[in-house]
Amino acid sequence: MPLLSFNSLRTAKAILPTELLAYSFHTSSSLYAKGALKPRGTSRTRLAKDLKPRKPFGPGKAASLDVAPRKTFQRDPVPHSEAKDIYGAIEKSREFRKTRQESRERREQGSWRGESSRRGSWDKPRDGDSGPRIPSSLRLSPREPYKQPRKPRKPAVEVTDEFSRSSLQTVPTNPDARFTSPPLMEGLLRSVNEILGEDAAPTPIQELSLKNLFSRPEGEWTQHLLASETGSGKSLAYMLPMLHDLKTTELAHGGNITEGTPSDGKKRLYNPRAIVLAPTHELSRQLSKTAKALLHNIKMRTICASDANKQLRQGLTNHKVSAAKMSTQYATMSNDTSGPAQFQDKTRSIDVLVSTPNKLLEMVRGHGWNWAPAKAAQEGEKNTFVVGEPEVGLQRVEWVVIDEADVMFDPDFLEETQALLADIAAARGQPVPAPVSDAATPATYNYPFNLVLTSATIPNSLASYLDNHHPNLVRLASPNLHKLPATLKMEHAAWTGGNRVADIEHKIQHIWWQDKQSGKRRPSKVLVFCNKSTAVESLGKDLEEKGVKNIALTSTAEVRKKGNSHHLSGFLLEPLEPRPSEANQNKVSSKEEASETEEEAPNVLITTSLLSRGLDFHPKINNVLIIDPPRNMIDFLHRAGRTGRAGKRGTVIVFGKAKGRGSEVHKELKTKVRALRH
Ligand SMILES: Nc1ncnc2c1ncn2[C@@H]1O[C@H](COP(=O)(O)OP(=O)(O)OP(=O)(O)O)[C@@H](O)[C@H]1O
Repeated sequence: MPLLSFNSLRTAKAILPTELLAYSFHTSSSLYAKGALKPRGTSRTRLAKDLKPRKPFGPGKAASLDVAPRKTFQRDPVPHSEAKDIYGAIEKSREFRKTRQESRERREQGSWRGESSRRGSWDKPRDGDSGPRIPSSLRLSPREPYKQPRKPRKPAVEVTDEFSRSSLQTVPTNPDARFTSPPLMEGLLRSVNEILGEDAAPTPIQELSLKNLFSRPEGEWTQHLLASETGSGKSLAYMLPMLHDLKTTELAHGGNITEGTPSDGKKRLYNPRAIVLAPTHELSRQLSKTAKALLHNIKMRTICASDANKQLRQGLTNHKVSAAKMSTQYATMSNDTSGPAQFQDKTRSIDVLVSTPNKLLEMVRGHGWNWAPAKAAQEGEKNTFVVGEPEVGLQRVEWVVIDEADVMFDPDFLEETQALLADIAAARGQPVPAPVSDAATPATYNYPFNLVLTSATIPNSLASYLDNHHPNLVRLASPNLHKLPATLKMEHAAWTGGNRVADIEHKIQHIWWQDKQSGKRRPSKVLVFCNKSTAVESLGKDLEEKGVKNIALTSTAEVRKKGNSHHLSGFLLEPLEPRPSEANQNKVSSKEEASETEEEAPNVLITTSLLSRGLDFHPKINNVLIIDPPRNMIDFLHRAGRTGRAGKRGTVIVFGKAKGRGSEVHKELKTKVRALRH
């Protein structure tokens, strides 16, 4: 036990011999260390003990500890004066509350202030009001309720600067609308039911066309634009009124409309009554097949004049094809439904001609028409180049459809499209002014035939072209124009940073693994879009090496030169192929399964935007992979629109960098894609 507590050390020092004091101190310290004693005293004194160097211990050496004199605790003086002020303030506030209460009571009793304030007449108290007047300088305007300051809104993503919706007419959709006869003629209705099924209902753009294009004023030519999202049935929207009108006119002429003679007096091989122009051979063939499927009940004829994708315009080769040879060529790919086509038989006429503008111009003006001047300049006086005989007469043309109008009026195609339209107008005896690019007032075109333009996207350039040159054009648009189809699912896939081919292969394998998990008996078809032909070719090769069979299709691919679309079979939907229902859209018929297994048909198609326009891909293409960032949102809409067509489901997977340099492009794309959703 310590003899003295540390607190009383100063007192003890005064009365005890030094040795005893030192001993007692030492004893108590060691006992503390052993934990036998609990430390006593304040923390301050304990701290002093720990910090002070211990004095050498031994007889004769007294511990002299300097302990700082303890300060007596002094409470801070109470700020009475301030406290008074505070109390005063409280008092004041009580008084204030009291006054306020009184004034409220007065107001409730209808005294001066309440009455007048309720009437909003603070300045002019009523007669008899006895309350004090408040000088106007002190009056406060009635307090505005507090509003949380609004966060400045993020500006909407400017995808709209690429598109135009100016003066487009839409129609509210009618769920009860059906294809009926009338307005459709019996035969056409039967064909529609064969293609789409008995219960098919018109899509919004078809509703618009049924309403507007069937009721054409007698003897007047009309101009229409049909604009609606991808896969919304624009082909039927223009074909039905066009074919109906052609057949009605034919019947009105006793079933025989003369071929007519062109102004130069020379007969032509083909004298179509309707022309459908499309930007690619593949689309031309598909549209021609659709027309064929619609026409076979009403016995009219159609032909696709889009022959092999020959490299005709690559050089000034002396490439001469006789008319007879060309006829044979066309015969092989004719869609004439009333028996095998015999185009050598010049008495037979056609009703609908589907073509690319280049090919048609060649047939209208003669093969090699565009080479002739250059060839003449090259050969001088010895010029032996002979332009081919024109084969298509335009004097009977009553309808012209320009599919994918935004492409056909863009600088790549504009010249040829305009030249064709002008040729048709001239052949029908009403020439239109030649286009002048820098004319002060743009020429307006009123053609002597019905003109229909269709597109899933209306870029501003097309809108202003139409404003300038086609002021009378009626613009019909579906409510979801410039939106992604609602059935389309968007996914963003990040490059892992290493081998991109491995990432793509992994994604494709994952899709097929999911197919297996969901019970599909065959892997689904996948469509891959790249920006450049070189990328298509190298990806095709790399995937092939990894065991993924594919078709890599570029504009110059050999298979395209065959003049048919067999290389796309299995990927494109044939017009009369039974449409799979939503429930079984991924199932395959046993026949299809057997045949495709035998062939081991590739399930991946790699291409550029070449195949992004208009082609009706099979609903079993559930996945579209967009490998390179699309050049603009118009391009994106068309690529994405190859799946999720006609209300079927589809997924678009966009690859991009998730972080680091270059990731902004993908982020921007993501934001823009979000703006295209419903
Ligand atoms: N009313 C309808 N009901 C169900 N399916 C339809 C209907 N009309 C058309 N279809 C089908 O929808 C698919 C897409 O049609 P189409 O190719 O005409 O679309 P589109 O609007 O021209 O597309 P894109 O803009 O891509 O060219 C076709 O398979 C067609 O048979």
